[in-house]
Amino acid sequence: MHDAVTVIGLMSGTSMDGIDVALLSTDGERLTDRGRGLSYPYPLDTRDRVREATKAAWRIWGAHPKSQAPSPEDMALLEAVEREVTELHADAITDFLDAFGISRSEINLIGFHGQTVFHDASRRITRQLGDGPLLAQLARIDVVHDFRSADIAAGGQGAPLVPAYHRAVSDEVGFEKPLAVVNIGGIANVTWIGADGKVIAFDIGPGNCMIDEWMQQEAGLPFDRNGEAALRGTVDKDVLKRLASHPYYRRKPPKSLDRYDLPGLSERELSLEDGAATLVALAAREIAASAEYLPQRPRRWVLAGGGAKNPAIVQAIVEAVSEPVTSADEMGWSAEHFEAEAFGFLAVRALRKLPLTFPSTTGVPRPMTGGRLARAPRR
Ligand SMILES: Nc1ncnc2c1ncn2[C@@H]1O[C@H](COP(=O)(O)OP(=O)(O)OP(=O)(O)O)[C@@H](O)[C@H]1O
Ligand SMILES: CC(=O)N[C@H]1[C@@H]2OC[C@@H](O2)[C@@H](O)[C@@H]1O[C@H](C)C(=O)O
Repeated sequence: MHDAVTVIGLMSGTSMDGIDVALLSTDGERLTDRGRGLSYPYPLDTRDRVREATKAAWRIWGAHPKSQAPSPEDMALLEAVEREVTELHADAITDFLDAFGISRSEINLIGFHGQTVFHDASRRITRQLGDGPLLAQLARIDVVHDFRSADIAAGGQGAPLVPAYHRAVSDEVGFEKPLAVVNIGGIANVTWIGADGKVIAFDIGPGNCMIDEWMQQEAGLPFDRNGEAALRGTVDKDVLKRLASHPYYRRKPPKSLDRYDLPGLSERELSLEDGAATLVALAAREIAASAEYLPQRPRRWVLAGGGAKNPAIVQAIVEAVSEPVTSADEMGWSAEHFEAEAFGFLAVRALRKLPLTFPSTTGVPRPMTGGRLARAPRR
């Protein structure tokens, strides 16, 4: 067994709402110290710029076949936002260390996911904004970054990456397997862990992203806090049927999504409440339907990610599946910082050249390691 490494994991997810920071110790297989995590919301103007960056990324990589060379303005915007996001990650680390009274020299490594601005596995393009070498320099700690490129270059989906972590954490609890862990972030993904340790994973469909978009567009709110609007609304069955008819949902895994791949509601199509209820129903229905692609129904569903804090989503999932549903928090897993922890864990695995992805998670032809190491200037 290798020595445990003390690592900080950093995640800024597809909700584009900020940075999650988590600390753990691990040898890349077992987890010895976890649970400390904090969130750092992006300032509102950063959120706007990140959104602009996703639009620029679509102009650069989204058009197919390419009609023209990328505009220098779009390239400059991506560069500027990458720097801004990286600096905010460095600030978050400093604050995190202060908050827990940890000295920088105690941290051996950082796992830096970065901010996804574009993802299209079929064309082998995935782009996360996050300058690993700059973060290593600012934080004065070695950084593993660029977790998805190796997988996608080898023909994998480049996502989801968290299943290796879900399996490691699930080994800590005595729940009977098969177990399904659903991460309800901007996009929802599922990891199924079989009794023999086999892991199957894929992106299911929308988690919170369509609901967030709807709340923003109809009410100027960042999200539907505690599912209040959705719980007051009524599901529009015809609209739900239309949204659920997108071919992605019936495509067999492995499969992965960009945040903007699936259409949501048009402006003022429904009342605020009915729209929120209908999008919650869509997310829950597809999460429940993910069992169709699993070799055996799970005995339990564990919900993580921000969507696990939305009672409307949780209630709709409970109604849609016949097995018990537990939140990651109830298991002491911290739903909020789960993904940040995962990227700390994956960074240590990358350093040890252990596989991050597998044929049954991303469809990569063989288990693959990944990530790139950026060394800090020597102290
Ligand atoms: N109290 C709450 N009530 C309702 N929704 C909530 C609540 N707290 C968080 N959320 C939802 O969770 C979202 C953030 O989730 P999370 O941080 O897991 O996403 P992410 O990490 O950006 O996503 P991804 O896993 O796709 O990368 C918010 O945008 C919001 O929609
Ligand atoms: C390209 C990209 O950033 N994908 C994210 C996104 O957000 C959720 C879902 O889609 C997931 O597959 C992935 O992130 C998680 C952390 C993952 O790779 O496991």
